[in-house]
Parts: sequence; structure tokens; C-alpha cells
Amino acid sequence: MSKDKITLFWHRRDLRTDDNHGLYRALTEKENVLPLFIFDRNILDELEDRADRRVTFIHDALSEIKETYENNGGSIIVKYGTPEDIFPEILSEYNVEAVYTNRDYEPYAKDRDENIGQICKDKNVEFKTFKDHVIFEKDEVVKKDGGWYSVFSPYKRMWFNTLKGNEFDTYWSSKNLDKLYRSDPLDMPSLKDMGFERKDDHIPSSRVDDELLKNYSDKRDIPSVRGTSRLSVHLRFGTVSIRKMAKKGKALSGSWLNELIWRDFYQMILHFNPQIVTTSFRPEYDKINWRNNEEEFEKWCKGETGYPIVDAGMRELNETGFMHNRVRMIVASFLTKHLLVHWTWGEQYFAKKLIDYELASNNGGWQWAAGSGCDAAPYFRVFNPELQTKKFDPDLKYINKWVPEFQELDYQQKRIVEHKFARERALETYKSTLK
Ligand SMILES: Cc1cc2nc3c(=O)[nH]c(=O)nc-3n(C[C@H](O)[C@H](O)[C@H](O)COP(=O)(O)OP(=O)(O)OC[C@H]3O[C@@H](n4cnc5c(N)ncnc54)[C@H](O)[C@@H]3O)c2cc1C
Repeated sequence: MSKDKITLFWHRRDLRTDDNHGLYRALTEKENVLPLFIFDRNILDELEDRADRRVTFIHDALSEIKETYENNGGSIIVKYGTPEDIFPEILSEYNVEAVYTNRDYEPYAKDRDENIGQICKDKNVEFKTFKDHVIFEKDEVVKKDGGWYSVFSPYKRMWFNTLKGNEFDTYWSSKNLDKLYRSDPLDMPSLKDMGFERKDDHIPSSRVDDELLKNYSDKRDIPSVRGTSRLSVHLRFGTVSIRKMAKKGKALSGSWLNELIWRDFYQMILHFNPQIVTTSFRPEYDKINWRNNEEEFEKWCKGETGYPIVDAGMRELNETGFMHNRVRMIVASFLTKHLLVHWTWGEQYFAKKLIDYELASNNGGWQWAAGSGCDAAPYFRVFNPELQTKKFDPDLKYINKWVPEFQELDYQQKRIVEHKFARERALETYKSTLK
């Protein structure tokens, strides 16, 4: 057993060594900082796909982090198991003075941190958490009476009013790596050790081009062009810093910054409303007479609805783990309105497939589309897939890429339901419950 007093820095959704708040605080407040990551079986055991692209992404990000730490004379403990099992082991193996980590606002994560905090407390180990994943968290942006906002526009106004000017400052964790606990390189489990296979994907760069941001508002809705940052996977796993990105957004593109504020907004909504993981933000929507037809759902999943823009989106998702935001809105509207399938089905399917899957934003996006969420599209707004195509894929480039057979007669005859009929059915069904 090592007798040196150490502080653990526990990485979770912050897989970077630069501008990492909790890591910076550990390195500047304590000596001998030993980083830690746990491949959490509570999460991994739920993944059906043994070649899940997110596990490869995390493994690669950790390998880079490990190299950085080892180049600076330290290393990182990487374990496979549940935090409840791993922590007691580490606390008895090392002389741990404190555990530092960045906050996570998902209900599972909050329970986990409470448990681990208690395990630490029982051993007289300090457990400290920091804000790193968002610009403003929890109740930092609230109404004058202390209540939280359920509508985005006033939230956004208050978000700007709350800025003091230092929110985007860098935490220079990477300049303090001399405070790492001196260690020989430590072992790290391979994907195979954990029962996973490698999934090689083209991961978008974690850098965003200034020109792209300057043109963002003009191009962001066109799925056939590279008009959005593709940073979602990096923001999800913290391989980029939200502070750096928000600073860029403020300087170069208000409309892009707006999207980062939506991200804060949905994290805040989830923090105050953990029940929305399984139930509608507006509970009356759960009483709608959903059709929930399994065969139709299956066709939607496979991209076989006969609506080219919907099928293109689903095929892009299945093949790459990504889907353009405009198309996410179209396929979500189609599932919840044309097919009258409860939004949780689609939300769960996205959760399985999206490389950038983020509970708060995914839930927010789905409930927005279904009309059941906070500040959602009204239920009577039913996207017309053809009009959406004319507007956002006028030269059919996106559709051609993912559904090359879309002009064949056979394909056109496969429409799962006619738009006009589906629209009226959706309106009647929603109306009869919501009055
Ligand atoms: C049904 C549905 C499900 C969604 N599920 C997710 C999800 O699981 N994970 C996820 O990160 N985003 C989700 N979004 C939001 C959005 O589609 C993606 O963030 C975006 O497509 C990612 O591409 P980008 O990085 O190029 O985004 P950009 O347009 O470049 O935006 C920059 C960043 O802002 C954030 N952002 C953008 N749009 C939104 C939004 N509407 N809500 C919250 N944050 C946003 C993301 O972090 C994104 O990377 C969902 C949207 C819908 C309609």
C-alpha cells in the first residue's frame, strides 16, 4: 500500500486535461493528484451493441489522456466495474485524502455521486465537485422569485444578464501537471477485456472553423452541407471545453451560442425535473391514445417509411451514429405525429444509436417534437416531410446520399401512411385528450 497522501481526480464526462475545472482545482489545491476513470458497468451492461461506438470513443480519449499524464510523470487509474465496488478498493489501496470531480446532472449520476460521497465521508475522505459541463448550472439562472424557467427566451435573456465576464475563463489544468502523483504507467483494460469490440468511425474534429461559425446561421439547416460544428460528441464527453466554445460563439456567431445556451437550458430543466426521463414534461401527453404500432416503429427505425427525408435521417443515424439537427426534428415529428408513437420509444432508439447521446438534450429534443415538453412546438404543428425537403434539401443531395433508390416507383409506393390522413389523425388524437 502506498503511504503517500494522494488526491483522486475522477474523470467522467470531462475527458480532457486542458481547461478542466475540477482537475485544475485538484492540481492547485492539493499535492499528488492521481486521476481515475471507471468504465461503469451500471451503464455499460445496458448497452446491447458490443461494438458501441461510444465505448471506442471513450477508450480512445482515455488513451490520449493517459499518454499526456505519463508524459508528465504521472498516470491514471482506469478500472472496469461499478463505482460502488471500485471506490472501496481504491480507498483501501491508496492513502486518499480527497476525491475531486466535475458535476453531472443526470439522475443516475446524482445518485451515484451521493453514494460515493457517502463512502468517502465514512472514510474521512473529502469529496468535492465542480461545475465544468455547462456555463450555468442548477439555479444559477432563475427568475427573480427563484423559480426556474420553463420557456427558453426569458431563460436566455437571464442567461446573458447573469454573465459577469469571467464565465469563459480558462482553468489552466494543463499547466499544473507537475502536481500529478509520480507513478509508473498503470494498466488500462482493453475493449476486449470489457467484452466490447472496436468500432472505427470517422470522428469529427474537436476544432471548429471560424468561417463555419460565421456562416452558421445561413447553413445550419441544410443537412447536405457541412454547416454545423459537429462538436456534439466532444461536448458530450468533454473532449472540448464548453467555456472555450462559448467564448468562440460569443465572438463569432450569436446563433451558434444560442444552441449552446439551449444545451445549458435542457441540463437545467433535467436538474429540476428528473421525472421527465420517463414521463412527459406536460403529463397530460402521456394520456394520449398513442398507437405504438411495433411494425411501423420497426420500419421507422430502419429508414423504411417511404418518406425519403425521414428514411435518409434514420439511415444516416444507423450508419454513422449522427443525424443532422433539422432531420432529427423531422424524424421525431414523423414518429410522434404521423405514426402516433410515444416519444419515449424514439428517445430510447436515439439513446442507443447516437454517438452524441446526451440525456438532457435528447429528452428535450424529443419532447419538443412531440409537443409534450417545456417550450415545445405546439401539437398542431405537424411537419410535412415534402415541404421540409423542398425547404432544406431542395436539390435532394442529402436524400440521394442516403436513399439512392428514392425515385424508383417501388420505393414511392411504400409510404407507410399518407401525409394528409396522418396529419388529421394526429390532430384529432392529440385534441381529444388535450382539449
Ligand atoms: C429529437 C432530437 C434529439 C436530440 N438529441 C441530442 C442528443 O442526444 N445530444 C445532443 O448533443 N444533442 C441532441 N439534439 C440537439 C442537436 O440536434 C444536436 O446537438 C446537433 O445536431 C449536434 O450537431 P452539431 O454538433 O453540429 O451542432 P451545432 O449546430 O454546431 O451546435 C453546437 C452545439 O450546441 C449544442 N446544441 C445544438 N442544438 C441543440 C439543441 N437543440 N439542444 C441542446 N443542445 C444543442 C450541441 O452541444 C452542439 O454540439 C437533439 C435534437 C433533437 C431534435
